Amino acid sequence: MANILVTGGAGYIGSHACKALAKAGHVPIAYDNLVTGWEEAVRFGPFERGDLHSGDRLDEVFAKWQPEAVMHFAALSNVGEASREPGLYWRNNVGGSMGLLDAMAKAGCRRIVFSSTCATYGDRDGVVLDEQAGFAPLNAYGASKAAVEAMLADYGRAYDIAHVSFRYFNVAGADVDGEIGEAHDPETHLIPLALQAATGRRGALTLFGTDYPTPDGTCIRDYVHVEDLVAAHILGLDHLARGGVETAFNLGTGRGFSVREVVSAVARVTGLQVPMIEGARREGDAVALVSGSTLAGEVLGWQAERSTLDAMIGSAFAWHQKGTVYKA
Ligand SMILES: NC(=O)c1ccc[n+]([C@@H]2O[C@H](COP(=O)([O-])OP(=O)(O)OC[C@H]3O[C@@H](n4cnc5c(N)ncnc54)[C@H](O)[C@@H]3O)[C@@H](O)[C@H]2O)c1
Ligand SMILES: O=c1ccn([C@@H]2O[C@H](COP(=O)(O)OP(=O)(O)O[C@H]3O[C@H](CO)[C@H](O)[C@H](O)[C@H]3O)[C@@H](O)[C@H]2O)c(=O)[nH]1
Repeated sequence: MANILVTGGAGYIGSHACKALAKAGHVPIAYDNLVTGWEEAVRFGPFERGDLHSGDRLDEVFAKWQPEAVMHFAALSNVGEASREPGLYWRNNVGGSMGLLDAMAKAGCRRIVFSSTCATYGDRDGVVLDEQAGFAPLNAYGASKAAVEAMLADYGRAYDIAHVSFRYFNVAGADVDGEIGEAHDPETHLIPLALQAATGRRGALTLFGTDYPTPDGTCIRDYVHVEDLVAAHILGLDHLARGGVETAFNLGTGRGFSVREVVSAVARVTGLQVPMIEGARREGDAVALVSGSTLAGEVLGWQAERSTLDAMIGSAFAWHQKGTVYKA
């Protein structure tokens, strides 16, 4: 049983990580400034409100809880916004991570699991997206995550901080118990938006580009269930504890679905029509992002057990049916 500091613990993925950590016998301490998160999502351990940029607040929290490791989810992660306002992303994601690593170095905390992204790879037609593919981000969001991976290597060497970066593909779904889920406001992700359109909570879903060089003209993504994703993080902590040498892992299923395929699956799983209109491409979007790696399986023993479209959409739908508003 260990204290684990979870930055972004009030957010979508961070709150699921807190639940998984508590189930595994750890104490997850959520550190979050609530810029996009919800205090009501912090249910599985203590909440420490604070910003990554506040060194004093971080020092206080490290001194109070003496965490054995950090899971670092706190970031801004909206591709469209990152293309319009790159400074926000460099400041918050890169500057914020530097503040966190400085505080870790000061406190002698020596392990960190970091939320990276497949957006670091960019559009790489014909290149297998495994951990060796190299970075070519198309937007400031992907660039900010690639920069933090480089920062982790430098801080790791200087302060003996063991680190692992998980490069997520598209995360979807909700807690199987329906206790927590994705509740972004405004929402930008495809599956929750399609669910809101299907249930009349918003107007028609806009397909961002229907002229891409893919079989049906829409972008292809690799969707992974949030429960599978956070399970990998627990394995990542074990990997660090036993001195594992690998520092980056893709987390995806290796199977891609187009936007139209996802929307059809939402209609099938919910039994509802998804009203949609065809729109322009969204700036910063890659044509296709599908993992080409099995490293997490080989090294960590990780399997994406729940990551079918049906399970992801079904759990997200159950959560959406509850109203998607947190109640303490
Ligand atoms: N959702 C996905 O498909 C996806 C894919 C790849 C990577 N990621 C990464 O996973 C992580 C979590 O994503 P999410 O979907 O849960 O997002 P989220 O917005 O729900 O959660 C992020 C949390 O971080 C907090 N935060 C942001 N900046 C902060 C700061 N400066 N100080 C303190 N707290 C701060 C927010 O309030 C929020 O609670 C992010 O790092 C994101 O880049 C997500
Ligand atoms: O209203 C919408 C919303 C999305 N899409 C499309 O659906 C696909 C998935 O879009 P999301 O916004 O759900 O997810 P992204 O692929 O943009 O981004 C996700 O994956 C990225 C990596 O590609 C980042 O890591 C990011 O944090 C994470 O949200 C994209 O082709 C997008 O253009 C639409 O057509 N209409």
